[in-house]
Amino acid sequence: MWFSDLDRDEKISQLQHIKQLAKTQQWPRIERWATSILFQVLHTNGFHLSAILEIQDIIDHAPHVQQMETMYDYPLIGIYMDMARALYWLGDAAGAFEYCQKYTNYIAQDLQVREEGLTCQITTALKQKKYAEALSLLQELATLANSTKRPQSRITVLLQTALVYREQKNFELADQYARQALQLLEATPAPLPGQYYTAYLSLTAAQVGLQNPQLAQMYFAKMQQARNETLQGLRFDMDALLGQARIAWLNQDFTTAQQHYEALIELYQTQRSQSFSSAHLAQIQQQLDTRQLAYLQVEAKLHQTQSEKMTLIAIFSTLFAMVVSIFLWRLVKQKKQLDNFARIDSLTSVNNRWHALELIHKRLKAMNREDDRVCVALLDIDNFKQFNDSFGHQTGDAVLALFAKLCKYQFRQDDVFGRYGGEEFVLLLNQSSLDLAQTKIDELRTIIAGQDLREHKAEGTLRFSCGLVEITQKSEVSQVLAHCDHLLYLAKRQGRNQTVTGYFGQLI
Ligand SMILES: Nc1nc2c(ncn2[C@@H]2O[C@H](COP(=O)(O)OP(=O)(O)OP(=O)(O)O)[C@@H](O)[C@H]2O)c(=O)[nH]1
Repeated sequence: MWFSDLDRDEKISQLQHIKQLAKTQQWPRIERWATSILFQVLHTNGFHLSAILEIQDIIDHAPHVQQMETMYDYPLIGIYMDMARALYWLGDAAGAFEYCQKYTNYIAQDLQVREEGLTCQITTALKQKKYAEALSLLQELATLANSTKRPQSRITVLLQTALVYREQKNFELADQYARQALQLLEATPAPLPGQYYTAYLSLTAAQVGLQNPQLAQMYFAKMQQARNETLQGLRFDMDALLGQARIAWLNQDFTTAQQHYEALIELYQTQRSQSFSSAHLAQIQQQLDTRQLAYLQVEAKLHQTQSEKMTLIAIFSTLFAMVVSIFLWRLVKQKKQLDNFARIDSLTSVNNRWHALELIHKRLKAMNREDDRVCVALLDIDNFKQFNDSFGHQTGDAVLALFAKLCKYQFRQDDVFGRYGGEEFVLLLNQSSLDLAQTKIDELRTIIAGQDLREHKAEGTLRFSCGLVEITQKSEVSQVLAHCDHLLYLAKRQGRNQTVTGYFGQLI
């Protein structure tokens, strides 16, 4: 079973299991890694309080970092932003603001971090209706954007300005600023994730405020188109339902509006009840501090009254005002770095075994067209032990890293290459026949054999053996690899430095 195939609850329980195991074995990095992914799954699915409890477990021994770029862990600064996001969604904007502030000031010299922190502070100040504070923070953000001169920063400023005006119900100005953001976005080759979505969300909300259903509908459609695979989860579903409800209301289609509101209330209640119940009750009782207890009391009260429905509708108007800014941090930074941590082999900087196999598994599962074909190979460095024995383990490491680097450059973006273990590597060549794959591997063989190893404090010629198969139908990765392994064994037995090929599905 593959992690990506698991359903939500199974994912959560597997991750909790890994976390627990890592804790008992005293593997702190793995424990933090599992916690970080666990946070993400819990938070995306609306289990905010559970998410907080998970990170509280590790907050005391979370490492400090001085530079975001060197972050390969789940450090305190990442935890600050995650706490802010979860508290915000629990409705504790004041608590969220505190964590945004800690984030802003954590690495003073990193302007991008400051920018993200300020964005977070503005959003949480607005939620508390502290408009003067939000405006002064906006000023600070604008000054920062002028100094960095990054168009993405300028876009963030425009989007935050639109948000400030929208919250103050000045829809004309909100519309103007969101339009400017959109213009700049269209001229920017690499906008931040979520910026298009936020711009269209702002424009939709502004047009709803200006009572203009046609334009609102048009922007709403674009906002939905801008939702890519990273903008998924309850909060975005709620944005969509609220947008539809508001537009239907403007069109005086009250029945549809009511249906959307009801669906929204259901979703909202699910997420509120999930945020404090679920499988965590026992844990919650042990770990609650007074602040969390206060949440529970508020939640319980909310659930009691029927008149709650009206309250909820009122709450939604602020929910809709939410921007993705808080979300950006993980997307831009932590997602990249933590994913790397989980996916990249630290010695060779190529995909690790699990990630490579997961990618290959997905590709093999997706084989469906008649002419679809891929090749999978196992590559094993020949007589690698000699490098270690003659020049030491460190030199062996350097040779391994060199081998991986040369392979990585040789293959295309949509191919998959990863370290299978030790001095063995796994490869998938996308849309490739056996002949083409053979040619590529021969070219690689020439390049690798031509390397001067003296630069790496070693001597000799780097060679490898390879077992290569072509696949034309949906297949199980384990069976494909067993076939490759057998061919690799033949290549070694026949004298090494060669590729032995086969067609998957034919008798070995
Ligand atoms: N330096 C270093 N060596 C490693 C690493 N992983 C595995 N090895 C070494 O790779 C060597 C593999 O040896 P063998 O399995 O005998 O294979 P080989 O010497 O490559 O011989 P053939 O595969 O038969 O051509 C062992 O000495 C391992 O210690 C690593 O991460 N770093």
